[in-house]
Order: sequence, then structure tokens, then C-alpha cells
Amino acid sequence: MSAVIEIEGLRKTFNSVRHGRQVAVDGFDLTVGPGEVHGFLGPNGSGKTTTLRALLGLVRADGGRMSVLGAPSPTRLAQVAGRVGAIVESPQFFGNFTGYRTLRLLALAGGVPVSRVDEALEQVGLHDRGDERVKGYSLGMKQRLAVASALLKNPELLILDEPANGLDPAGIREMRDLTRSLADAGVTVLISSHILAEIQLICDHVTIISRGRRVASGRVDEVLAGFDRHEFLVRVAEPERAAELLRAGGLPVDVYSDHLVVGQVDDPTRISRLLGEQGLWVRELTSLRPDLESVFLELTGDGAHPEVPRQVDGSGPHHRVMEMDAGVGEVRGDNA
Ligand SMILES: Nc1ncnc2c1ncn2[C@@H]1O[C@H](COP(=O)(O)OP(=O)(O)OP(=O)(O)O)[C@@H](O)[C@H]1O
Repeated sequence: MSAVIEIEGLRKTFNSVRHGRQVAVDGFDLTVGPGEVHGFLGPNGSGKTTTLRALLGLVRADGGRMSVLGAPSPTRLAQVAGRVGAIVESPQFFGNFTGYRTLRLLALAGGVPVSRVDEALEQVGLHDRGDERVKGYSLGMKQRLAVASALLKNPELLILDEPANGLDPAGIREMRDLTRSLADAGVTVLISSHILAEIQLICDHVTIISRGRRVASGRVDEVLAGFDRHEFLVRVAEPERAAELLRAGGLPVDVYSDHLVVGQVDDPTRISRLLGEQGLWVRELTSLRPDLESVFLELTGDGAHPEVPRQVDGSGPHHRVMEMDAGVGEVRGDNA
């Protein structure tokens, strides 16, 4: 099945008197397949919002090709706009309007049946609060109202830019449950965020951007597997002696003040056997599986080389060649 979103080689540079030339997006690629809940991760200023704005025709790209639901963007975006819901720039609501009245107005303006308003409020869990004024809503409720506004047209694709921004843990959880229920209903979701744990909980696919370039993409479990060094944390009496025994057994060992980290462990019983045979009893043996945070920091942190982003999806065992549709849109233009 063809991709829901395809971006190839997107470039965008801003020129401003104050900050000079800012390369926001530098040959960025992104593919989102149907039904995916796709996390779009990157540190502050890495180009996420610029990418989404360019994709939705809110800023003109300098180069690259993009398509949404098979329609070249931005040239043919209007053809599919009714099937796409997006919250990229925080919507401002009238505080004196109720949630219901806000959505009713948007439905009327967008040519959507007003009957959708109740359904959208229900979908985001605001049905009981729809007759309250928006100014009394919490930030989380306002975010959910924003999602409801994007859901009015029953979109096949929902694009959310930093939906958890500024929310407290309860609000984040509500957004997570909402995103999951939308995904269960078959909506393809693209969520940009720098909250890694959140993305790991919600998303099945992820693309990581650093300095305007893609540095990793694929299924979350595959991306993580690419960084798994099969390391185990070991706590044991006589760590120095234990390290010697493990090294003699062919395992690389790093010694820390109160534990060892042993690499290349395919079977952890090898550790307990090597040590137990010499009368050293293991107190703790914990797998150090990478999480999205450690992968993210490795790819985008200070240690990552600024000039040569590591293209994980193009260099590891999960190399995937991006196939482009003939219908992908080409954009060329000056700075917006
Ligand atoms: N309108 C603009 N004018 C000038 N520079 C801009 C403009 N918009 C973005 N930039 C610059 O482009 C770069 C990428 O910004 P962008 O907002 O896309 O990043 P981001 O990943 O969304 O960051 P954040 O997570 O902080 O929202 C930054 O250096 C930013 O300062």
C-alpha cells in the first residue's frame, strides 16, 4: 500500500536580519505508512515544526518532494485537505465560547455536518464538559478541544505537533489514551515530540531528526534493536576478580564502582556459570536494553558528529531503500 506521507530531500533555509541564515531542514526524508502511529522525534530546533509546516503548505520549501495521501504537496494538497486533520500551530479559542459552540462554529465554517460536533467531543472525552466555557478549561482540555476540532472532518490522517507540550502527567496520559483510541479506529497519526518516553509508549514507528536531517527511522523495536549491544549489568562480590574471569571467558567487561557492564551477552546464564564455577555468586543480572532516550541522545546529543549525521536506517542491518511514488510533489521556491 502506498505511503500516507512521503517526504524526500526537504530543504528549508530561513534568512533573517537578526539571526542571519538558518538551515532549518537539510535534505530530510520521512515516510509514514497507512495505520501507523508515527513518532517524529528531535531536539529543540531540529526542524520538526518547519517540516510539518512545509508539508501542510504553511511555509514554502526551498527544495524536496512531498506528498500527502498520494497528492503532491503543496500543489495538490487541497484535493486531500478534507481527509487530513492537523494541529501544527496552537489554535486560539474564544474563552467566552463553550467547547460545543467553538466546534459548532468550526463545523459550519468547514462545511462539516453539525452532528459531528457531539461525536468529536465524545471522541476526545469532553462530552460532559462541552457546555462549559473554554476559559475554564485546563490546558489538557484545551489540547483535547484542539484535537476535536481536527477530528470534525473524520480525518484519515492526523498530524499533531508537540501535543503533550506543557501538559501535566495526567494531561499527557489523556492525550496518550486519545491517540491510542484514534489509532485503534484506523486513523494514521504523525506526532512530533521531544518527550521520548511518550513516543515509546504510543508509537509503533519513529523517525528521528537532528539538525534538519533524518538520523533514524523504522519500527520502534527495530530502531532500538539496532542499538542493542546485548549488555548486562552485573553486581557481584569481588568485581575485579569477576571481571578477569569474564574477560578470560571472552566477554568484554567495563568495571564501575559498584557493578560491571558485560557486553556481547547472547545468553546471560553464561555469566552466572562462569562466575559460579569459581565460587562468585551473582547478586544482580539485568539486561541493559536501549530505550528511545538512550538512542535519541546517542544520535542527537553532543557526542553525535555535527557534520555527518548517522543514517541508521541506511547503514545497519535494517537498511531500507525509500521507494518514491510517481505522484510525489516537487516543490521549488524562494524562502517564505
Ligand atoms: N520563521 C523563522 N524564521 C527564522 N528561523 C526560523 C523560523 N522558524 C524556524 N526557524 C529556525 O529553524 C530551526 C528549526 O526550527 P523548528 O521550529 O522547525 O524546530 P523544532 O524541531 O520544531 O523545535 P522545537 O522542538 O523547539 O519546536 C531553528 O533553528 C529555528 O530557530
